[in-house]
Amino acid sequence: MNVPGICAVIGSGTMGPGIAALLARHGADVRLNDISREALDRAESACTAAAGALDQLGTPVTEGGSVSFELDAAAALDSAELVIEAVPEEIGLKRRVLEQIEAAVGTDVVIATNTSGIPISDMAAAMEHPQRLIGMHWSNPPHLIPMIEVIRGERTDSAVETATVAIVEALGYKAVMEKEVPGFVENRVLYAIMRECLSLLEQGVATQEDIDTCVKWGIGYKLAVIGPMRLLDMAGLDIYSSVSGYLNPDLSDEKGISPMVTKLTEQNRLGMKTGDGMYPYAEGEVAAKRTDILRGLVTVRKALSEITPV
Ligand SMILES: NC(=O)C1=CN([C@@H]2O[C@H](COP(=O)(O)OP(=O)(O)OC[C@H]3O[C@@H](n4cnc5c(N)ncnc54)[C@H](O)[C@@H]3O)[C@@H](O)[C@H]2O)C=CC1
Ligand SMILES: Cc1ncc(C=O)c(C(=O)O)c1O
Repeated sequence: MNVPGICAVIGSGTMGPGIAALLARHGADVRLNDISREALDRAESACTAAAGALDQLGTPVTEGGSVSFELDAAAALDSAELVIEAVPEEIGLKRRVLEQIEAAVGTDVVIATNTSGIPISDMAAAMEHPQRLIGMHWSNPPHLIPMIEVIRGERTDSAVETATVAIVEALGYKAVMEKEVPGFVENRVLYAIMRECLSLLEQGVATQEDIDTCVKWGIGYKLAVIGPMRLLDMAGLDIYSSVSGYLNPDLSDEKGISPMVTKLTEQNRLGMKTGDGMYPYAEGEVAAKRTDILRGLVTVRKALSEITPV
């Protein structure tokens, strides 16, 4: 299975451009759609930056690929063989967009949603042909993180899952097939980590910088090589039993949103997108941080790929 010749990506914000750039790298004619002209204008430079990162990674170019930027959804969806939805994480909006997509493509076209964790069945409920909706959860940045969670809804055809896994693998990525639980695997683990880190920050146990240093070098570095299940065997399940016995009851069980994040959000301090969030950013610092992050991800992926082929 190759990457489909004509793909449409609906939603061109944080995720859409990187997804489009990777599909185009593999030879697809990609139509990137958004309701915002400004978003599409930003997307052009985002796609160029993503292509540059893929150059640094040494990802081969399959001839014939392209990205076009379409304000007209019908034009974006015309003759599409694969549609990836990447609009904001709001189920009502996603259902409306899925309805629009369904009306514009053939019943055999795979429709994938990049939802971070809304159960696929919940999104498919309003669809005329729910059997072709599948979860295709990319990780940010999508052109660099070579793992995509593939999640079936209750009514998703197995052939759609098979086709989606084949596309993921044709992109040179790992497909992780999962049952649909809210947040799937990646975000349940990530949000458990973030919940505990925010709790530690709110308690004054450590600063943002020290929490990031501890997690990057004590956990991220190790888990990139070992994986948590293997680490259990390495540490010893007896050790895990001893420690979790007293530690699990003490971990954060916050069921709501972190009070600190709520306060920052109310102040429109959203992070890099507003120049202030968990960290303040001086003039030009966001662009510099983004460049450093992309360079770091490329370097680490190259090193990791030498010991853990994607
Ligand atoms: N930001 C992240 O780190 C990740 C996000 N996701 C998921 O991907 C999806 C998109 O997330 P982001 O790219 O971060 O969102 P975003 O808010 O950055 O971008 C969404 C884009 O969709 C556009 N849009 C809104 N309504 C639309 C419509 N009816 N038709 C076409 N475009 C429309 C908006 O103008 C915006 O440009 C969400 O479901 C999110 O949970 C998944 C993985 C990572
Ligand atoms: C904070 C956060 N939330 C969701 C996702 C993915 O769905 C990510 C990510 O991919 O990195 C994230 O950082």
